[in-house]
Amino acid sequence: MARPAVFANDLSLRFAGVDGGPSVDAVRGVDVRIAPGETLAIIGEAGSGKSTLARAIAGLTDRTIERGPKIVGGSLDVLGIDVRQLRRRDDTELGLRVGYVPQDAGTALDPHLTAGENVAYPLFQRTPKLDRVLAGGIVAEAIDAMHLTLATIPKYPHELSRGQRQRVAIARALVLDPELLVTDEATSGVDATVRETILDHLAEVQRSRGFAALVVSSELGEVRRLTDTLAVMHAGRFVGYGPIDDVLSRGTHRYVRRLAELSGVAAAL
Ligand SMILES: Nc1ncnc2c1ncn2[C@@H]1O[C@H](COP(=O)(O)OP(=O)(O)OP(=O)(O)O)[C@@H](O)[C@H]1O
Repeated sequence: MARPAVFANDLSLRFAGVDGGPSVDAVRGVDVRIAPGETLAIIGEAGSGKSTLARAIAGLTDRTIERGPKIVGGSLDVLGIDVRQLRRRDDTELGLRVGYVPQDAGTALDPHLTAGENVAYPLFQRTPKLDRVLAGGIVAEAIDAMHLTLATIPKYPHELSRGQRQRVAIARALVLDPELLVTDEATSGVDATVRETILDHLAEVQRSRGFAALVVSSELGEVRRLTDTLAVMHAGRFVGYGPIDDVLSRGTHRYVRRLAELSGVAAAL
């Protein structure tokens, strides 16, 4: 069996307290397994630990970023790399192999760079002397894969709509052909029709390139467009994991039951 793209075993993540305040146990003993080419969606209410888990899986921990979450229990292996052992040097390697679309990614684009320059940024980070014409071709392809017109390329982020900015951010995360894509509410704040288009483009690119993906979402309808494997998070723990309809019909936790009710799935019990 192929080695999983993501393998977490009994993983716990903690934020250190600020100014002597209490620490926060954001993720408590979760198990995750994502095979190459597979997509896992995580759903859960605000503050349940989804973003913290996504960041750690993208290799962003206290060892690699300021105020990152610390692995305080269990193990986390991403693309064969032990995330507990990351040093900045290794993080660069993981950073080049994992595409990460953080929450509000559109607003995280560099405002002083055009959309095209934002997308090209990781290319030049990997290969500083990359031929500019070659880079331009790769950027145009990445922009096109998200169904943005090429007229988007010379525009600055403030000249684009929120949905266009999100798509530029996704194009940037995909430009290095990652083996794993991690997205955190990639379509939040984007209106419903644009959101569906973005998700469909993402699903299409994922199918054609076959990378593994972890998708954080707060909407079941959105999740179903991308995958049929779901983890439900509540207060830092998983309270459901598996095929969406099994999770919803068999789950006993009240948050899972509520999700099932909202989505019209009846309990199998
Ligand atoms: N940098 C940080 N420092 C300290 N605590 C944090 C930090 N980031 C998140 N937390 C805390 O960790 C817990 C989990 O937060 P997290 O952002 O992972 O949840 P979430 O499920 O992604 O929520 P949302 O859907 O609102 O983004 C919360 O209690 C939150 O307050």
